[in-house]
Amino acid sequence: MSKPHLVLRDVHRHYGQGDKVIRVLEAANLTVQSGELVALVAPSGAGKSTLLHLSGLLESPQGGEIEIIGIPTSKLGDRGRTQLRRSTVGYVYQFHHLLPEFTALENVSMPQLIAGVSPADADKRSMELLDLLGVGPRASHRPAELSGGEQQRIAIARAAANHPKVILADEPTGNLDPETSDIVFGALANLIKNEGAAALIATHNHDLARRADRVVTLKGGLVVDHIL
Ligand SMILES: Nc1ncnc2c1ncn2[C@@H]1O[C@H](COP(=O)(O)OP(=O)(O)OP(=O)(O)O)[C@@H](O)[C@H]1O
Repeated sequence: MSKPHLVLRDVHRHYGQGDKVIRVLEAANLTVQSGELVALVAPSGAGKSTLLHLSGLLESPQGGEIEIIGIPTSKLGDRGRTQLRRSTVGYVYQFHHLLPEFTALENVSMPQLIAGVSPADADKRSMELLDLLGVGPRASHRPAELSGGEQQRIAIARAAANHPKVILADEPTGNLDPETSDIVFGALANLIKNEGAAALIATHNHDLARRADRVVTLKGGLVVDHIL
């Protein structure tokens, strides 16, 4: 059986010191398999962004282990973490952060070119992703010429460009109306299945969360299964 793409084992994360300490995660455990979409639903301040940042190696826990594609990360230095993050993790934010002066296609090709992919191969991969996400006909448009839902689907394509094993999304539809949210979430779910990535998606939208393979929440510093 293939190894899970993302594993958090007894992860601790707190902020501050002394009587001002905020214990966000205490012995948190989570496993996300290849092709599995896990929705993370929890109240504001519960630690959703913290969990995503830790999973994406943007922050380090004070205790526990985070494994990406079976590689333990607690003993990696900054360089090793950055390399592993760049080669295995794709991040989608609430706001797309697309580069305004570049077309949709160029925005998706950019991370591939930085990773050393040839321009022809990068454009081919970008077009495949844009088609998969239903925005192929918008490839030559700049972000300002696209709707919010289209911009977000381009951002998802960009996050998936370098074949990430783990896709992390922090409120990816938080800025969109319900109908557009539905389209964007569906496109993201389709992409995750197609690419066989492991996905952890924080969302306040329970209707969307129900479409995930599994829903989890944060309680008392633990990750627990959640029935909506
Ligand atoms: N760098 C930091 N320094 C101190 N406290 C922090 C830091 N980052 C997060 N926190 C605190 O940790 C807790 C969890 O924050 P986090 O942003 O992970 O929550 P969240 O569930 O994503 O919230 P929201 O839904 O509002 O974005 C909060 O109480 C927050 O104030």
